[in-house]
Amino acid sequence: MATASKQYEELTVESAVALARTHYPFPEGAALECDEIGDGNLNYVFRVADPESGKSVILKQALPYAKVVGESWPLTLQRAQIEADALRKHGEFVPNLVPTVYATDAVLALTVMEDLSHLTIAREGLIAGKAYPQLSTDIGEYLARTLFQTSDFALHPFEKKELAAAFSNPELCKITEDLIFTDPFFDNETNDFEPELKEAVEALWANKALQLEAAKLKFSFLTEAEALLHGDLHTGSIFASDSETKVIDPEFAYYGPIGFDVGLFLANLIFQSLTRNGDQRNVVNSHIERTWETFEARFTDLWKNKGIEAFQQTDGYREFIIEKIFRDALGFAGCELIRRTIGLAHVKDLDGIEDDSRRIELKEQALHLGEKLILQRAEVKSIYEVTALIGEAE
Ligand SMILES: Nc1ncnc2c1ncn2[C@@H]1O[C@H](COP(=O)(O)OP(=O)(O)O)[C@@H](O)[C@H]1O
Ligand SMILES: CSC[C@H]1O[C@H](OP(=O)(O)O)[C@H](O)[C@@H]1O
Repeated sequence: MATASKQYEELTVESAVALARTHYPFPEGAALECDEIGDGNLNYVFRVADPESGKSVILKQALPYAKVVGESWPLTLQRAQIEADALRKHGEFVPNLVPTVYATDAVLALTVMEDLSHLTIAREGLIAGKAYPQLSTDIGEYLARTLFQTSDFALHPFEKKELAAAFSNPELCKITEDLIFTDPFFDNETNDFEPELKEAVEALWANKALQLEAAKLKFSFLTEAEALLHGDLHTGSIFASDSETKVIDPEFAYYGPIGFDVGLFLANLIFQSLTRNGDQRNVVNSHIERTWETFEARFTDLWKNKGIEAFQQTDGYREFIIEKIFRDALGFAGCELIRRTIGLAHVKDLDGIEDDSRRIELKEQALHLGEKLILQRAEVKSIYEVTALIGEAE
């Protein structure tokens, strides 16, 4: 007699509670409460809590399509496993900066993980004016440790290539290849922008030099398997408080160019910086500068103390690599600034500005800054020149 095999089904509040009891040690008979709290573009997120004991857990489930678009955009369920595996792999190097994964279920495309609801999503907090004093030091550490430790500078080439194969993530990479590196540079139907931006956008589409540099950056993303990236490191993928930082949502993880994670984070800080003035802007600009300073210092330290590369001591090699990462990061930051302004997926930092003329003005600044970072990435010599460029964007 054939036994019925388990099949994928979308979770409901009821089935989430039942699964939470199986995968998490709630007190027996606890009266569990459950809400779907997902606000991202792709997945369901259920929070299951026992008010009496104060215990709680998160169940994240991938849908067989992109939630933001609907069933017309099918998407692999495999991304749930990639995300859980990336959280665990990165957790080996920065256990304090990622949530603990308690369990996974490949058939249900489910990850059961630590509830971080005592923290706030950094994008929301920054928009509300929070300073998050630890944010850039923690993310600089996260970037250096996760990226160095999964690269050829730290791993035996067999282990690195095994990991690169395990984290092959073609469908999610294709989204990035389209939405970050292609569609915003052409008159594509996925783009989404206010009519007031038409002139600026048409100028961008007509800029041949920009297209060539975007093509080069896309080629880097397609071909340079340098380290296990988070793959979508924006401020909406970071939980924070004054003393704690946790990076979530690495479902776009794959082996790619190190500068991509660095650049995406910097770009999302740049959006926030553009919305602020005076001392408030300086708070964010200090985060931009400290992210790079911390990344560079920790990467250097790891290079010297954990590096296995035969050319590790060769004069100028470390400087060459760090300079490449910096240059790539600026280019990728430029692409993120452009795509989050006129592409399919926007950021609340700008879209949330109700005053139309102010919003359009800041979006134009974001576009110009994005173009500058892409075109001038070889000439910009330090992170302080980047923060200076933000001031010049006005
Ligand atoms: N570990 C967690 N603890 C608490 N809330 C979470 C956790 N993971 C996700 N969330 C909530 O769910 C939202 C969407 O999660 P996210 O992983 O970004 O989903 P998506 O992949 O759809 O973008 C987050 O903005 C956050 O509010
Ligand atoms: C159709 S996916 C669009 C966009 O959404 C992802 O972000 P998130 O899951 O964090 O909301 C990613 O940035 C994709 O480019």
